[in-house]
Amino acid sequence: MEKKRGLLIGRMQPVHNGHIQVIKETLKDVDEIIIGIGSAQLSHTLKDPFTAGERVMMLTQALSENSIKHRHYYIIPMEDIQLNAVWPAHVKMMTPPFSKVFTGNPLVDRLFREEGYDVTRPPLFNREELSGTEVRYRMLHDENWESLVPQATVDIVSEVDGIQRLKDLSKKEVSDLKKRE
Ligand SMILES: Nc1ncnc2c1ncn2[C@@H]1O[C@H](COP(=O)(O)OP(=O)(O)OP(=O)(O)O)[C@@H](O)[C@H]1O
Ligand SMILES: NC(=O)c1ccc[n+]([C@@H]2O[C@H](COP(=O)(O)O)[C@@H](O)[C@H]2O)c1
Repeated sequence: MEKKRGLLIGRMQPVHNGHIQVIKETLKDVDEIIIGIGSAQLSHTLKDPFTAGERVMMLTQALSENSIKHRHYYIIPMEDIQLNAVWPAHVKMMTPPFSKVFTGNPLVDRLFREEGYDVTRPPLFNREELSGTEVRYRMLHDENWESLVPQATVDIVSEVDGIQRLKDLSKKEVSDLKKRE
């Protein structure tokens, strides 16, 4: 029987518990989920601190921690392109065939819907706390971020000295702003 595949794409800066929950939910609907690591070319900024490789590690280990089997997912880093209108074709070229798209991002929703895909907006879990923005804020301000992410993210952030990276980036961005004053 033909497999039903879905796409979920996100920057995952970093991987948090909301991502794991939504992956588990989508796997109730499809046989295989293609997880696109978005803006793969970006790293070392306050909004996008981690490299695509680091995000792949976080996700692979987090899925294993959650006993999600390899046969149920693909993890594919995706670089951004300048042309929104052809972006779905670019994504299609880089992934196994899929029929459904899961996204909370209105632009992603719009672009795939215009190409005729079945697009679903999965529910957001505990969005007050489970967002990359909140996790990065807490990392910078020495607040409890560890409870919002899988153990894999904690381990990899420690391995790559991620908290210090964010703090150094924050000093750099403040000093860049001061230069403009
Ligand atoms: N709390 C959540 N519950 C369910 N799904 C989520 C949650 N957070 C993110 N997602 C899903 O993951 C996709 C991509 O997430 P993304 O990496 O942009 O996370 P984010 O937390 O919104 O990041 P940021 O705050 O850095 O913009 C979203 O489109 C959404 O479908
Ligand atoms: N033209 C493009 O390259 C294009 C268009 C829409 C979304 N995207 C990417 O899709 C991802 C969507 O994820 P977020 O919901 O985390 O923003 C982002 O990495 C975003 O840059 C890229």
